[in-house]
Amino acid sequence: MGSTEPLRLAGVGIGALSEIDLEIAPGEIGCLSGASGSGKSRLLRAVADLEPHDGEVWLGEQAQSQMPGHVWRRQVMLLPAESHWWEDRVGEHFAKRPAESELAVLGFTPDTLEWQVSRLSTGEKQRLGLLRAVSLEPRVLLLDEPTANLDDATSARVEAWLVDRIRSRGWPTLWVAHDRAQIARVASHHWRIAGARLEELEPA
Ligand SMILES: Nc1ncnc2c1ncn2[C@@H]1O[C@H](COP(=O)(O)OP(=O)(O)OP(=O)(O)O)[C@@H](O)[C@H]1O
Repeated sequence: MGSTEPLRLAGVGIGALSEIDLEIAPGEIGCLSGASGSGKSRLLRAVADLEPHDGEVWLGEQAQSQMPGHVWRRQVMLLPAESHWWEDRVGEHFAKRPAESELAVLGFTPDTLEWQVSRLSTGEKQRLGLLRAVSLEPRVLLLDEPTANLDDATSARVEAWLVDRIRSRGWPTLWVAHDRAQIARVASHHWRIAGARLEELEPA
């Protein structure tokens, strides 16, 4: 299912941040940067309705405050920096078996679905967490440093796969990133946290 609606934050405030206004069009990526502890992850959690906040978040004409949190989060999918796993085997976390081609792009084989979660490395968890989030076909993606634990070659492959998926599905995406080169490659907008507000920078 594609998405044709923008994500819009209107007067959002959480922690030290206040009056955050931004809009991300369908298929566009807005990168969010800022110092450690400046509130990037908390802002994503507010957009996902995981923390109480001021202001409103809109997906098209739908207001976050008018919808139960779990219904909102099915559409507005947060991939936290550390993904959560609750079953023993990797494959048990996928409602629909991922295609072999998808697994291959991310460096896995179908055999991976039989692996125990306890053996996964940090980077493997991150790549499989991404695949799981994307497989759920949300309408918005919120990504917290999605390539942070990956080597350069894997990071480039995962980034290209993600960007392609985001554009083809039309998901408005808010992507926390530190790497300026990555921001230049993927972002339509770049916002940096400066004190209590966001400042918009040139993405490239
Ligand atoms: N539930 C909470 N209640 C109060 N303060 C919190 C809560 N969660 C996080 N904080 C604080 O809010 C600030 C912002 O945290 P956040 O995790 O959003 O930072 P960040 O910008 O994502 O940092 P990093 O780049 O290090 O991940 C931090 O000082 C953190 O300790």
